[in-house]
Amino acid sequence: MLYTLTLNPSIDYIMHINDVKVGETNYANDENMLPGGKGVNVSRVLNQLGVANKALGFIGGHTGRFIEDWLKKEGADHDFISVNGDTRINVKLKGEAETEINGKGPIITKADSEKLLTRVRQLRSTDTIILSGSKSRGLSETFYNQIIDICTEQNISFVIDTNSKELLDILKEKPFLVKPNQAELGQLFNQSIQSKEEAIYYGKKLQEGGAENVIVSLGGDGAIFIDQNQTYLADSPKGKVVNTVGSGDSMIAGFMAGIEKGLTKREAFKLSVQSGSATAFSKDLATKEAILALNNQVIIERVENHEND
Ligand SMILES: Nc1ncnc2c1ncn2[C@@H]1O[C@H](COP(=O)(O)OP(=O)(O)OP(=O)(O)O)[C@@H](O)[C@H]1O
Ligand SMILES: O=P(O)(O)OC[C@@]1(O)O[C@H](CO)[C@@H](O)[C@@H]1O
Repeated sequence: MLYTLTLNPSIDYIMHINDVKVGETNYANDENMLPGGKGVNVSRVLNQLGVANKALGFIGGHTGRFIEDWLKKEGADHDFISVNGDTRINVKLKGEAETEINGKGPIITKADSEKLLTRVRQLRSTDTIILSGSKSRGLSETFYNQIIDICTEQNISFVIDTNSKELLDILKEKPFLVKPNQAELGQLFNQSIQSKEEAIYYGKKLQEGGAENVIVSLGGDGAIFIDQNQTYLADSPKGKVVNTVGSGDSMIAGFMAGIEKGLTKREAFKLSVQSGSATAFSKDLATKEAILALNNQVIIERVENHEND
């Protein structure tokens, strides 16, 4: 069974606006409110793809109820820990450029963080947990490490999507998948990555450091997949970009859905790119239909075979 963990979920308040003028009253052309937070997004896309999963994390107040109600309506399973304080609202301004203002979210007490660790201890060695997004206030800096220690002790497979440097340290615990985007990969190695060759070079370092599978997402330029044996490259399908929020999370969902369904890694990577782009072309996260509609538009090219390295 797959689990997602979102320590700091959100309502994503998406406002479409031509031009934001700082210091003035601006009016949106269109707006919508969606449940958000990286793990919540992964869960919703897994659900679209028909893969059983449960969303874990901390949720609070009327904003938290909005997320729970939405997931319930969609039939997405969840088991959040209720906390005092309101789940945050993240404002996403979609204009010429995309500007995001993410809230802080509630402060998590020691008692609630213990409840979550207890919940993770109940997972089994056949389970995989997808750890995504920033940590809430009140949690220790090493909270992900504490969860990963439980995973290691209990032989639970984990995926981690965090942009902090702690990722380099976590590699030795052998995450099943890591998915930095181009900028995040550069930040990990204090480099500015300018080409696919450079992205492959640094992506391989994550694989060599311990990650079983590495996807480097390159926005509109596609993505790279690296494991011990192969390096694959995919171009992004072409389409009208509506809202890229959650496209990286959709990629994780697509890859993990493919693995759960017994696809090859090459096919799972293809589904990952389809899922990311289908979300970029949608107002909300991608639906199954939108993902499958891109089936003929993603070509996977094998750029390296390192079986004999
Ligand atoms: N302009 C685009 N055109 C087509 N596909 C896109 C575009 N932007 C993003 N995508 C799709 O989404 C995937 C993830 O994009 P990106 O590299 O921006 O990830 P990310 O930064 O983790 O995303 P986010 O943080 O917005 O969820 C890409 O690999 C691609 O499949
Ligand atoms: O503040 P974090 O946890 O890093 O990111 C939160 C967030 O920006 O990530 C998702 C998109 O990936 C959004 O749904 C959400 O608002």
